Amino acid sequence: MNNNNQALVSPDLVQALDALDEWLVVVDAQARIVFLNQPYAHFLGLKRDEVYGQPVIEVIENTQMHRVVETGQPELSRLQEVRGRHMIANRYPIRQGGKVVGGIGTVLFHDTHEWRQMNTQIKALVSELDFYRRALDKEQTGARFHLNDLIGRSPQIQKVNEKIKKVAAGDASVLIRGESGTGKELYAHALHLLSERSRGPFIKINCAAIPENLLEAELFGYEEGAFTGAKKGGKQGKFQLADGGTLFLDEIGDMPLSMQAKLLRVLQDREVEAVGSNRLVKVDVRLVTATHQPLEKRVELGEFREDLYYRINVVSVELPPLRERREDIPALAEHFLNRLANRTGRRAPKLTAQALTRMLEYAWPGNVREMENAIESAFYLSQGHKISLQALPAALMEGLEVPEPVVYRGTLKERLAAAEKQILEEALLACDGNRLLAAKLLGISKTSLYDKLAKHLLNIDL
Ligand SMILES: Nc1ncnc2c1ncn2[C@@H]1O[C@H](COP(=O)(O)OP(=O)(O)OP(=O)(O)O)[C@@H](O)[C@H]1O
Repeated sequence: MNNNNQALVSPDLVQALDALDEWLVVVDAQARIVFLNQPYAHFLGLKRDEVYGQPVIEVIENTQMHRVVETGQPELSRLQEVRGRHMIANRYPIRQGGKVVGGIGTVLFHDTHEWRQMNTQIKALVSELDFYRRALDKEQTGARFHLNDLIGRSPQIQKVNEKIKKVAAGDASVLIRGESGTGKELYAHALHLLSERSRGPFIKINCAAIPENLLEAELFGYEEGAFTGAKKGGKQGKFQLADGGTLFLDEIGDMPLSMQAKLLRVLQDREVEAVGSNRLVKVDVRLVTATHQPLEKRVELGEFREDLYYRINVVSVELPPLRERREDIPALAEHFLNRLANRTGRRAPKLTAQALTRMLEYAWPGNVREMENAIESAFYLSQGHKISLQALPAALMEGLEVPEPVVYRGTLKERLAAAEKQILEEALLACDGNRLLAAKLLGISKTSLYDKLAKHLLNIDL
């Protein structure tokens, strides 16, 4: 398609398209803007002449026009957020002789008042959806991550994967160890999904997040009236919920000693007694635990029961910190960027070589979780297709001198003149101010040298 909007849209047609209530954008085969109607330019706060020829992705937030041109597939009634407003967009490819030569996108809205009302409703719906999504994530009881979903092919991770595959079958208790953020919970999911219990429930509880006085009721459940504030009808404990499946006790190293004794009894007898009840109920649960604590040390200090330590640690899987498997960093970064791109509808940006180098050098004390957060903040701070070193969080910059972004000062003519002046000065210095010699050195005539000296107001007499 012709890149010149004058040829594409005649003045009469421009007038007609500017009169529309709908907002309209047309792009060429390279997804560069060739036409924007006036109402859309006004909403975007742009002078349309200034954006013609620019990639649409750099001009319109969350646009998908580039995808339509790439895939040749129309996108209808898509929600698009621009400048804080939710709008409905239709996007179509433009074909010539079967070939996609561009795309046309429209944004639909009604009168401003109606639109505002609709926008408020959509905003409320989106935030409600977000609320339930988060609540569901928190309450999520099933296992969601398979071994194949876990990123990392370093030799250290391959070893972990092999071990997980080996121990998954059978009922041995598995203790997953590793620094915070190394992926212990993800591996617990994967272990469950590989086990014979994969069709059963996967129940998780974080022992560090629950106050000591509530932990027992959470683990073993309670009867109605067991304590003030107890729910009518009582509540099942995580052990009962995990019956036939896997119970994942996260941060087991933080479990108080009194609870450790109760847990040990349940593991030995394979039956639980709800708080306020005197009935023992049989449970068939496979136990997977995780901790970042040095458990042996805690046993020595008398803070963790030795008998419980042996019972949970039948098989131990050690997850290496990220700094010991740096070769996984590029793949993890790409994975997180693609996921963010999918969620937001933006094209996934790439890390610049400098940013990636820094990520490869950094120690990542918070491991994969810290990296995930770093990528997320850099994603939202960057607008184009690249994530630069400067967009990375401050922690990664400590002890690093960040180079100033290159700024071009002056026009080509001015910069050439400055370079010429410097060359003349150097030549004169090298020849002790002898102009004849300097002209020879520079391969120009004496007259030409004099002209140039006059031009640069140089009068060096050494
Ligand atoms: N191999 C991996 N592939 C993809 N994402 C990963 C991987 N490992 C960890 N993550 C991500 O890193 C974050 C931390 O993982 P997870 O919660 O499993 O770590 P953890 O070791 O259990 O942390 P903590 O000890 O703090 O509970 C999660 O958001 C997870 O999605």
